[in-house]
Amino acid sequence: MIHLTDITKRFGEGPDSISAVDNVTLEIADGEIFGIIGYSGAGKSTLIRLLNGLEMPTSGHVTIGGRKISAIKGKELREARQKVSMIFQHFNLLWSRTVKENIMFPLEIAGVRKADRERKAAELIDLVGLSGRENAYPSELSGGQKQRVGIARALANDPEVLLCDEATSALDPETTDSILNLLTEINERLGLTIVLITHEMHVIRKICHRVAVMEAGKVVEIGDVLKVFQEPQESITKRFVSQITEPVEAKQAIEHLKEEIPSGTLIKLVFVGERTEQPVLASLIREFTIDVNIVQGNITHTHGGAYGTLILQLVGDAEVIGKAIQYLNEKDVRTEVISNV
Ligand SMILES: Nc1ncnc2c1ncn2[C@@H]1O[C@H](COP(=O)(O)OP(=O)(O)OP(=O)(O)O)[C@@H](O)[C@H]1O
Repeated sequence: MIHLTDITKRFGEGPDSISAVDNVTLEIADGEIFGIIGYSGAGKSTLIRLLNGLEMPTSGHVTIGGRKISAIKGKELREARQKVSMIFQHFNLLWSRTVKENIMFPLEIAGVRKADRERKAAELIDLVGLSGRENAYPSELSGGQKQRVGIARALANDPEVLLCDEATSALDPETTDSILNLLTEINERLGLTIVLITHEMHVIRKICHRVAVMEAGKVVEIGDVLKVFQEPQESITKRFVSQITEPVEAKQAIEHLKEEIPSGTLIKLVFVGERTEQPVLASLIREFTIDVNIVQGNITHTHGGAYGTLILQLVGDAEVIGKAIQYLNEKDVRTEVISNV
């Protein structure tokens, strides 16, 4: 439904110009939750603004639902934009209007009759879980509630695509999860395509079907979320994945172990699907005369399934350790040697 073909967006002229988006081609399917992750300056905001026609590409084209967003203007562009809504990190609500009035605002602009505006707003208030708060002002709401108003307002014109620009970055972890659950529910109930940009892998893990990793204006990696978590290819992707699979405490534990027991081999095991439940570790200890220290264990649930990681320190004869690693590989557990002393 969304096609980006050879999109480049340059700001400025001559040698000082910046390619904020550099030759990006990608497709996003109908009903998909598609995440774009990257560090600050990677080009995510520019890319998302190209999807709703707020920016026009320097070259290439953007097609949404058969309409070439990058080639239309005026009334046609305004109509196309109504099918692509957006929510923002800082909510962008009208502070002098109540919850209900904020939600009705885009309908007012679209010239919808008052009775229909009221009916639609009531439906949306119910959908986003704000019943009882319709007459509150934004200043009387929590961050999560404000974003619920933002979502309801974005849905007022029955869009086909919802763009989320760091929509949970200003929220605490618990509220983030409740908003991500709401977005998943909306995607499933309304079949809405959702494109989100974020710098947090947690957001990608929790709700996205596929992810694109951006660096310096380019998409450097793209794939199903579970696959990208299991086998990240690029070093930037590995860094993002480790935000979740190797928390800071694990890195500290590894450093501590290296100092305390400077011999041995540190390995990371990756288990997928049913293998997360097999007693591989027990049989490893039974079969081989080595000491096994557990440094960190973690099971990550993604939209496409679960996978587990386990970091172990193996201490003993180098040859036996080699055989133990081979044994794990034969059991279909992916192993990666982190350090070998
Ligand atoms: N209107 C503009 N004029 C000039 N340069 C711009 C403009 N918008 C973005 N840029 C530049 O394009 C590059 C990509 O910016 P962009 O905001 O798209 O990245 P981002 O990944 O969204 O980062 P952030 O999360 O910090 O917004 C940056 O170098 C930025 O300075």
